[in-house]
Amino acid sequence: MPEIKKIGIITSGGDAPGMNAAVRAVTRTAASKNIDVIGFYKGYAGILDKDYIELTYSSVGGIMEKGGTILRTARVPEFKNPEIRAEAAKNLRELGVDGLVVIGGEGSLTGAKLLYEEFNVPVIGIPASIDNDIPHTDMAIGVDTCLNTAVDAMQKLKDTASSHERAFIVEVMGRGSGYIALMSGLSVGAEAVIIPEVPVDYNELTDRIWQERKRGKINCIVVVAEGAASAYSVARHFENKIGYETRITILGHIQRGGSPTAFDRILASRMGYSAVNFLLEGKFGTMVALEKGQTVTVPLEKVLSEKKVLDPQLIELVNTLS
Ligand SMILES: Nc1ncnc2c1ncn2[C@@H]1O[C@H](COP(=O)(O)OP(=O)(O)OP(=O)(O)O)[C@@H](O)[C@H]1O
Ligand SMILES: O=P(O)(O)OC[C@H]1O[C@](O)(CO)[C@@H](O)[C@@H]1O
Ligand SMILES: [Mg+2]
Repeated sequence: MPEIKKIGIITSGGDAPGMNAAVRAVTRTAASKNIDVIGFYKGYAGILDKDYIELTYSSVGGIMEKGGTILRTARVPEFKNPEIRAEAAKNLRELGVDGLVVIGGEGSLTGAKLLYEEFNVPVIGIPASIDNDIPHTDMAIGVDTCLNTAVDAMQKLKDTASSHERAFIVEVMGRGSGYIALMSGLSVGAEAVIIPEVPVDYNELTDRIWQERKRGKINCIVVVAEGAASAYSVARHFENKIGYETRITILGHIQRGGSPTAFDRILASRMGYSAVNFLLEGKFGTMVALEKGQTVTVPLEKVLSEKKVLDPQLIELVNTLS
């Protein structure tokens, strides 16, 4: 078993509610084993700039319920350059970091995988991205909170939609994945969900909404994932064709903020705790995943060689119920 004396943590990519709970769990688990912990600021930028803070059992008190990330985060495009990654690996060695926990989405985990493969940095990843686009884990940290935020907003839009007999086109996040759109649409009983994974037939869709309107329906919620189309372009297809006056709402970055739900706090705590234990078992170059209710490790190589596919049964379910 490798001896680990100092663990470094970063939060990287888009922030996700629950990242703080993961930072707390890693720190406290490490502290319980007399391992020092440092948190680098702003993802990979903090490693490159040696900009970090020492984290202790007590310094991470009271952060679990906070949205965002106390370590802050960043997108650092230059990390795609191997010479820059070499600098990061050198800095980590100089600082005596013998275990690096990377908390972030699939982009951040790609950076972690390369640090491990190219420079033997002992990394472990924790999946955290509201997009839920990371393969081999049932859930990523932040997804549940994001969905609850989106559903809360849509439920309010449904109220005003009914009062005014209007249609709302609600654009949600998801650059490459329709997960947020599909699951929030399912949760509010949306009339349609437009996602990058499934081509949309606007003639069929507008006709269906028009028929429902004629039968007496008084509201219509259409959820669109940003990666599929913009709400404005969807609205252009709807103009004068669905029997409703239409309004557009882009939920935007409120989906990334807020105090994490109990689910995200628990998931982040479990994953943070497991990350330290897996590092101590020498399971470097892996990601902590939630599989059938258990935290397990999956090699980053395997995680990142695939694209997460939306469950076709869920798509069928939404189509059936809408
Ligand atoms: N191919 C890559 N090689 C090396 N580093 C990468 C690569 N892709 C991303 N990264 C690093 O990870 C950072 C975050 O990636 P990205 O912006 O894709 O977000 P993410 O981690 O996928 O999170 P989210 O999608 O939730 O916003 C990048 O800014 C970069 O520093
Ligand atoms: O505005 P930013 O921080 O670049 O992030 C936007 C992107 O990040 C994500 O929210 C994931 O965190 C994507 O769904 C979205 O496209
Ligand atoms: Mg991503």
